[in-house]
Amino acid sequence: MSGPKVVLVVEDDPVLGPALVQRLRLEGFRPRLAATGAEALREAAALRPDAVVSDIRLPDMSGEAVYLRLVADLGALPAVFMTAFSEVAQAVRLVRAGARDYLTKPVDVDRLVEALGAAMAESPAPQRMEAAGPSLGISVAMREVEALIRKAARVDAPIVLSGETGVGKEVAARFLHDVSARADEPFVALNCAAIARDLAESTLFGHERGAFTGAVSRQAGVAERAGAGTLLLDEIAELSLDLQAKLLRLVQERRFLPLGAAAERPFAARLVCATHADLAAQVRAGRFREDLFYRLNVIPVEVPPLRHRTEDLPWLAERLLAEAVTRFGLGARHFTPTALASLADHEWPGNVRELRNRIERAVALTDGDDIGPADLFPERRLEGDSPAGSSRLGAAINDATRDAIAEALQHAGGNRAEAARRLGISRTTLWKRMRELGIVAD
Ligand SMILES: Nc1ncnc2c1ncn2[C@@H]1O[C@H](COP(=O)(O)OP(=O)(O)OP(=O)(O)O)[C@@H](O)[C@H]1O
Repeated sequence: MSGPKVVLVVEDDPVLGPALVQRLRLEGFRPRLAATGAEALREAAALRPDAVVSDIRLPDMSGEAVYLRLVADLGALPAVFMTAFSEVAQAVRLVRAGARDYLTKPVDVDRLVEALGAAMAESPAPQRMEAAGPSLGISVAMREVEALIRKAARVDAPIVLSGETGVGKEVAARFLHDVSARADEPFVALNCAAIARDLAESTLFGHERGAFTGAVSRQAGVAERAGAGTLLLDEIAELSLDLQAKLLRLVQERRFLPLGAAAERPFAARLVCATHADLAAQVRAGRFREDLFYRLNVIPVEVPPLRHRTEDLPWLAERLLAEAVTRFGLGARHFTPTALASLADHEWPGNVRELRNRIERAVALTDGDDIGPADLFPERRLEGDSPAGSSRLGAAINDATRDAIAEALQHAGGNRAEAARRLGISRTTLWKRMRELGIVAD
């Protein structure tokens, strides 16, 4: 590729933005300035920049949200962030998500040019043919799931997605469909737990006119409606033993018989099953056919619960916030840094579905533009305590904690393991508390 490299500069400061553009032009780049997150996303879609230099705090959304969206759309992109001292925690998360570097403000422009050059030398060009950005999550666990699904998408073998309710099994199945050669064909999902028992067979395989009382016309089942696309059977463990036998035939022979039909029909779709149950245990208990289990479970994929991949929380939260704001047709909303930090303190029994619900509720009910921890976790407010009272108490506790941590770190010469020992807490707890309180060490 020839010609100057395109650098998208995302900065709303009316002095710094144009100054950076001027300097980058002198350095031989082709810079383009965007003053808001929305403008940056628009420019990026049209320009497909080679690198990004971005402020973390933008008027309409965080630089973090912009970057994660860019990575999702364009693939890995060399990026350097400029951040105020208090936002270093966010910047560190970004570096973990693939950004190259961050500089604290006031920005030394020489260092910025140097960091940008290094970032671009390390990752010469974003991968444009295939968006390589993460789709399911940025945690190591979800990147592995994603890589496994991409591989599985290349072959037609049956796949079983397992995981707790709301972890994103259906989202993973759709992703498999979208990256497979069947992407232009239908994607059909059926929740086996939600169909009435006496309609289950016809819902799956369809029926001919007059097949049973009330069958006034021919009806295609999901096996037919999925065509040459992907059929997701969710909650597969809920299927009756009788239907399991018929499903086995569909998997083995790739044929099925609609109710009342004289001849079988070919099954052309790819079958994906999902379950929150332990299928092997269901087999042992005699509730799931062993032969079907082995036929289906060719590629098992376990989607981990959200509490085991807390790195995904801010990434998912920003995505879900952007979606909710668009869906509700509202103006920009931002999470406060404490709101993002507070996500890791929850167990998420309802997984991503619960995160989505909490964010949607917060977006709908919060008056201002900022979403704080109490908007996400209204139940955490002390009962009977006025919000002002509880926040004063909270602030006092936070101040005392901040002082104790600072003192311990100072005595330990900045060594976190030693500081944690002095405080009588684990290193993980210390790290979590430092992140929540915005304490920056080193
Ligand atoms: N990676 C993701 N990105 C965005 N949204 C997600 C992601 N994963 C899950 N969700 C959202 O979380 C909710 C639950 O996801 P999904 O229905 O795929 O979970 P599930 O594991 O199939 O749940 P169940 O076991 O109840 O069928 C949905 O609203 C979905 O859009």
